[in-house]
Amino acid sequence: MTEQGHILFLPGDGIGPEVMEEVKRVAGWFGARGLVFALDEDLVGGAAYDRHGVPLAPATLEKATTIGTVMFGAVGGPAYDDLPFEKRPERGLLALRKELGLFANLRPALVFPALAAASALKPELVEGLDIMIVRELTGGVYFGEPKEVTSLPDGQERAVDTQVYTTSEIERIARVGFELAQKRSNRVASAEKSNVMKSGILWKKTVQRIHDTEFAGVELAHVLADNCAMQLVRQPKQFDVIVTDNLFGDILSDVAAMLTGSLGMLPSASLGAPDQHGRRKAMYEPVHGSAPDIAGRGIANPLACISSFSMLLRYSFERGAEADMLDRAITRVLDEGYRTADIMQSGATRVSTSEMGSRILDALDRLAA
Ligand SMILES: NC(=O)C1=CN([C@@H]2O[C@H](COP(=O)(O)OP(=O)(O)OC[C@H]3O[C@@H](n4cnc5c(N)ncnc54)[C@H](O)[C@@H]3O)[C@@H](O)[C@H]2O)C=CC1
Ligand SMILES: CC(C)CC(=O)C(=O)O
Ligand SMILES: [Mg+2]
Repeated sequence: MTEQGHILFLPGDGIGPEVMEEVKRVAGWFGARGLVFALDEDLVGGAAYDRHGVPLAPATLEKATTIGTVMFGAVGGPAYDDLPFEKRPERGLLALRKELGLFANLRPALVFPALAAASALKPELVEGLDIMIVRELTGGVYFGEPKEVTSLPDGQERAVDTQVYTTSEIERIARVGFELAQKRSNRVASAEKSNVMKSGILWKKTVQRIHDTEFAGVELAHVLADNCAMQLVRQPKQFDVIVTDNLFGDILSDVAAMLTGSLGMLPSASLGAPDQHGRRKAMYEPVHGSAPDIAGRGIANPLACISSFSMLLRYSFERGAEADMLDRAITRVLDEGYRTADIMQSGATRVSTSEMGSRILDALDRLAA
């Protein structure tokens, strides 16, 4: 059977491998029906450190670069918290993002009708919510130099992280936001801190210029990032696309996650720039981390990771029909009342990670019949 593409699975640590197992079953389901991918797998994060002494082995990075499409689980955990900074599992993830040039992180926050009551907010505030957070992913304070801790003569330590953005980094992420808004409801909110940060002033000015010169038909609002966090909780449906930097995007997307009911529901796609053939490197990962507090118990919600696979089908392989089908399977399973512990509601049926995977496969069977 002809392979339609090649995917590298990097399950990582904690609940990463648990939720990825369910994605592999979904990939197998599509494979049995003709959508066959060549599949590779490797270690990343703490698992890679245990084997190789580094969170991302050079051979793994090479594989990710050559294959170009990565399904990532999650990394990190208390066992690795005291490692030297560069050996920490999270550095493996950051290196992948940087080395693959994945500057655009799309984090949709969608409230499924069946889960409106599982949100931390009142159902009427979140019913029908559909936000797309567009987070800049390879610049800003997570990567800026200097990034160091030095010792001061008085015995104190001094830690420095550098928030830095260039015009072109802001321009390209702004374009991603505006282009997405044109396919949605034509509204962009750009979040920064132009009241206190130089990088915020450049961000606001650049986004405004890209708007005025290339996307004048899109409605643009500038919002201070702290106010944006507050507005997301106060009146989330005022937003459609939110474009923001690396740090603010990290925080705002965790806030948005709770609007949807659980961090276990939020997928993401991290995309690079298209090459001359229009192909872009990409990595798909749930927004959540390795959840050490529940790891190993088989209770993690695999839906964020499964939804990330749906984004992979859509964005890397132009398989919109199959992605739609998978999204419908998720909606159906939730409508039928199946819930992992994090989204459990009274009257619903509580299921484990693998049972949730089985329910998704069953819904796919019924949708395909
Ligand atoms: N992309 C990644 O690999 C990320 C890794 N991390 C790392 O993960 C470790 C834990 O970080 P935390 O701050 O605790 O964030 P976390 O996202 O791992 O967990 C936060 C809370 O959400 C719950 N949760 C997360 N995903 C869930 C799921 N699929 N189903 C059910 N409940 C879920 C957890 O049980 C926990 O109570 C740290 O080492 C951190 O650096 C954190 C965020 C992203
Ligand atoms: C490097 C990650 C652990 C940062 C993060 O929380 C995220 O990207 O969501
Ligand atoms: Mg985060």
